[in-house]
Amino acid sequence: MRIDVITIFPGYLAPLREALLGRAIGAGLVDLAVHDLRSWTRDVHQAVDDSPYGGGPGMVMRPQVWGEALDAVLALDERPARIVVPTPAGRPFTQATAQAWTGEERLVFACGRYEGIDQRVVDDARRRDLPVDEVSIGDYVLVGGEVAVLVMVEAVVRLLPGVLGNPASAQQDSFSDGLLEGPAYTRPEVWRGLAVPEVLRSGNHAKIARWRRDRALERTAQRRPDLLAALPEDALDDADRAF
Ligand SMILES: Nc1cc(-c2cccs2)n[nH]1
Repeated sequence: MRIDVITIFPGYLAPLREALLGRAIGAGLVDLAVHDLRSWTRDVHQAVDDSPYGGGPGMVMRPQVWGEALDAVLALDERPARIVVPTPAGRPFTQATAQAWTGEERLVFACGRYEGIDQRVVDDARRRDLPVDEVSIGDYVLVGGEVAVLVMVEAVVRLLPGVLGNPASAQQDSFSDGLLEGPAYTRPEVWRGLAVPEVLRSGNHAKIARWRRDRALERTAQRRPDLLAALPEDALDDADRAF
């Protein structure tokens, strides 16, 4: 997978070259290219935004600069790309989104200000039949899209084959079965007087699986009843319902 990020703060994306993601890049599982939006400005001030039509606070990012930047970056590689624009006004980015994007050959992230990029940039891309997703990583407002890109790239790349040491852990993620993950424990057996739940040391794998499923159901019911309500009909078996 090739990932391109267009931003006025290239340094913000440096963490993508650390740790797990850095190793994925090193292993050739991911190609990452970060581009400075100002490279496509033509004025001495390298202006990337301007006042909003209709008035109001803040600045909006200029269509000319973004249009030239996206065209140039898309032209760098012939692989078909999905353009992703982080925005608080976007569709929710979820584990399902991350899973779906693992099938993309290329993702091009456009990092804007929270007042937004001139809407005609997205409209122009869509009318050229380029896939464009405007996505939100949560119901809170950031200053720019860079942090959202760090979140989304990590969520997607960790799912790519060969990135995680143990592929099973991606399968057992929270959300992968629609439930939150339950509590986890490791040594020592007792820590500050708190013992690891007995069942986890029983070696009885059926009982352990049941206990873990019950803890996941319990936590999901307590913290995210919306997820429980959204489960498909056949997701819960009789033992689950008994819980
Ligand atoms: N979910 C979300 C996205 C954002 C921003 C994207 C671009 C600028 S601010 N805030 N919150």
